[in-house]
This record gives sequence, structure tokens and C-alpha cells, in this order.
Amino acid sequence: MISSPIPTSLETLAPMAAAMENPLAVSSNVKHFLRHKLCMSFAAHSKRSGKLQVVSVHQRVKATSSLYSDCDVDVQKPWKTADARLVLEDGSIWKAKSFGASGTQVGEVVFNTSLTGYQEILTDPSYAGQFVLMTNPHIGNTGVNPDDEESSQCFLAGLVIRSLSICTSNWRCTESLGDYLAKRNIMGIYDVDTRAITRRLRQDGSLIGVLSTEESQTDEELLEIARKWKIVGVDLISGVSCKAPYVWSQKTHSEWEFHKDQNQVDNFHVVAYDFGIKHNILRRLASYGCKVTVVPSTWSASETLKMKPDGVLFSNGPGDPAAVPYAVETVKEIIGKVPVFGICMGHQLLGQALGGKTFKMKFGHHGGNHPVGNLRNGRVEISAQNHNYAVDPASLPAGVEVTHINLNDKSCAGLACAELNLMSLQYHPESSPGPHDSDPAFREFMELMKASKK
Ligand SMILES: NC(=O)CC[C@H](N)C(=O)O
Repeated sequence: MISSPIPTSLETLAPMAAAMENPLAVSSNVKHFLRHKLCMSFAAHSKRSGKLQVVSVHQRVKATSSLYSDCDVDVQKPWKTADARLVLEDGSIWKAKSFGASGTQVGEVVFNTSLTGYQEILTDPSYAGQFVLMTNPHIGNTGVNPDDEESSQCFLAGLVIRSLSICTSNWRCTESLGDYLAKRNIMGIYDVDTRAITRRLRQDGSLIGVLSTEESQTDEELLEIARKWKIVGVDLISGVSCKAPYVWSQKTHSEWEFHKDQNQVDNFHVVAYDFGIKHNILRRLASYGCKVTVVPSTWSASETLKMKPDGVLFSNGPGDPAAVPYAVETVKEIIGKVPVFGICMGHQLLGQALGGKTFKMKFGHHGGNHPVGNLRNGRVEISAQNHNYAVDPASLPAGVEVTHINLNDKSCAGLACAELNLMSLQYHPESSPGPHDSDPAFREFMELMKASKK
């Protein structure tokens, strides 16, 4: 049996597999390999010919069902024809095949450039009111599993993809993507030209769309729904926030932990405002040793301060930051009294609380490959992002420092104000999905809390 190191490429796996007497012996290793979602091909030792073969998992999955007894093979019916329409507000109509739930749904269409992590994207509450179009053409191959959920629900309007994997091939998989979406009443479409839609969104900006499987609705009716629907100026965080406070204690699983100085943990109490918080923010705080109390978006500043936290985190969340003045008021009442950390929506609310303004971007940033310049140390972080709004740095008062910029468009990606013990990032240091380059931001928050305790 192969134990360590985990093979990271086909080249390293192939000789190992060749040395195998029994092809089944490779299974746990291959499973581990697939768990990291790195590669969809592997080398296998053919029982029949005795030769090493390099085959795709998709071909392999049926032939070696014993290796993949936990896989769900979902064969696409080749005779399925387009049964759904995506009607965009610009009048374009995109025929597609449906999966997941059926019906009619309206939302804003945004494109996401992440190569992996569709389950974390589906459960990111910040996508409430939006259709996520994945630019990676092949989706569904790793299915879904109970551990990759970023919230307890899918809040997005729907999923738009080019090609739906005909089967799942990951040992962690417990359900196919289609079944998962159907159970959560979320619509999906595939066999649609996602590149053409992405080019349109890049050129014209985010567009409202209506997705429908209902033949009774005419194209004109769907277009009218799209043109009447608004996302700007709407409070979406009240629909995704928790209803009552709760304590969070789960850390990042030891197998996945990448913060190595575990003995350096501090025992700070952090109150985290849930504007649509992703579980991995909470896991990262717990991994750094924090005791975390999560509170609803409407939780008053005075109640928070009574809890005597060492720090307050303002979370990510969906929609227009200018549509939630009550949250900005809460932020205003807290800053300066305890160290604070704002992430994404939390960063935008901090920007407003400091006197700045937010604006809607043309098509936003959604993906796991956005370069950010850390202006304090000169480093570039490849980051996970998901936002349509940004803080206008020119609107900020003196004393507020822009600490990070998005290197694609130079937009503001981070703020700090030393006098107020405040830091914020427009992107996602918790990633999930995405690279971990920005995780040290949590360490910085610990330092901020430590310094203010002295
Ligand atoms: N991920 C987030 O917090 C999103 C922030 C904000 N709702 C935006 O779209 O810009």
C-alpha cells in the first residue's frame, strides 16, 4: 500500500501504480489524490493486460466500480434537449438544459473564474440574489459532500455552467450536484455558451436575468420580469443572517490545517456579526484560538459591547452595502472601542462608517485567482474574491490608509486605521475556495487585539 508522500502529479503516481500487484491497493491513495481535487486522471494497473494504463477517471469509473463504490454515476441522457431559457435584460435569450430545480427565477448574473470549489461557492451567502456562471467549463465531477458547506443553505439564485459532469469521482462525494441542487430548490442550467455570456458581462457589465423551465411563460414575459427586478438598494443581508446569537467552536480540520504555529494561539473572545458569514471565517478564528460568538446583523452595538469582546468581526454578506444603513450605524458605534476586522461586506460597511462611499463595479470580482498588492509589505497575494461593490478611496478621510489594492484594476482591496485599531479586506482571507496566501490577515487581527489589551 502506498502511504506518503501524497502523489501530486500523474508522473509521480504512475510508477507507484506500476509497482502495484493489486490495482485495489492504489485506491486509498487515489482517493486521497482526488480529495485534493488536483487531477482527474490517474495511472492504473490493468488486471487483464498486466500493463500500466493512463486513463481518465470518467472512463475508469464504470470499469472499476469496486474502486469507486462510493461514487454516484449519473449518466446524462443524450436525447435530452434544451428545456430552459435564460433571458437577459439586454434582450438576449440563451437556450439550455436544466438540472436541479425547475421553475422561474430572477437574479443578477455574475461570472466566477474559480477552477475548483463550486460547492463552497454555492453555499457562500454573499451570492444571494445572483446567478453564478462558472467560467470553468466542467462542473460536477467531484459531486458534493457534507464538509465543504460554507453555510447551512444555498442562497444564490441559480447556477449556469457549460458542461455537467456525467459522473462523480471523489471519495468524499455523498451526492451528485444535480440531486443536491434539486433538494435545495436551486435551478441550474448547462449546455449553454458560458464564454459568450461572460464576454457580454465583461463588455456591458452585470446583467439581470430570468431563468425559466416553464413553457407557459413567453420570452417577452420573462424579459419584463428581468427589466423590472432590482438588486441595487435592496437589503439582502437580513434574509441570510442568523436569527439569534450562537457560539462557534469548530476549528479547521487538523488534516487541512495550514496555520502551523498552533502553539501560538491566543484566547481572544471575538463577536462576529453575521451578515451572511462563511463558516471558514469562523473556523479560521477558532483555529487561531478565538472563542467566537456569532450575532445577527441587527444585534445592537450596546449589546455587543456589554459582551466585552476582545475584537469584533464584520462579515461578508450579499448585496448593496449602501442599502443597510442600520448596519453602518452599528459599525460606527463599535469602531474605536474595540479592535475590528471587516471582511468584504464588513470592509464596505467600515468604509462607510469612516465617512467613505461605496459604488457598484462594472462586473465585480468573483474567483480564486485575483492578484492583490499588499502595499505594506510589497507582496502579491493570490486571493479569493466575490464582490460587486467597492469602497471609493478618494471618499475616505485623512488617517485612513489603503493597505491593499486589486492588481487587475487597482481598486481598493484593504483599509486600516491605526488610531481606531481597525483593519479590513475587500476579499476573502478565509478563501474556501481559493489559495491561502491571505490567511496571515487573521494573525494580524490577533496582533491588533493583543496590542490593544496591553
Ligand atoms: N462577499 C461579500 O461580502 C460581497 C460584498 C457585497 N455584497 C458585494 O457584492 O460587493
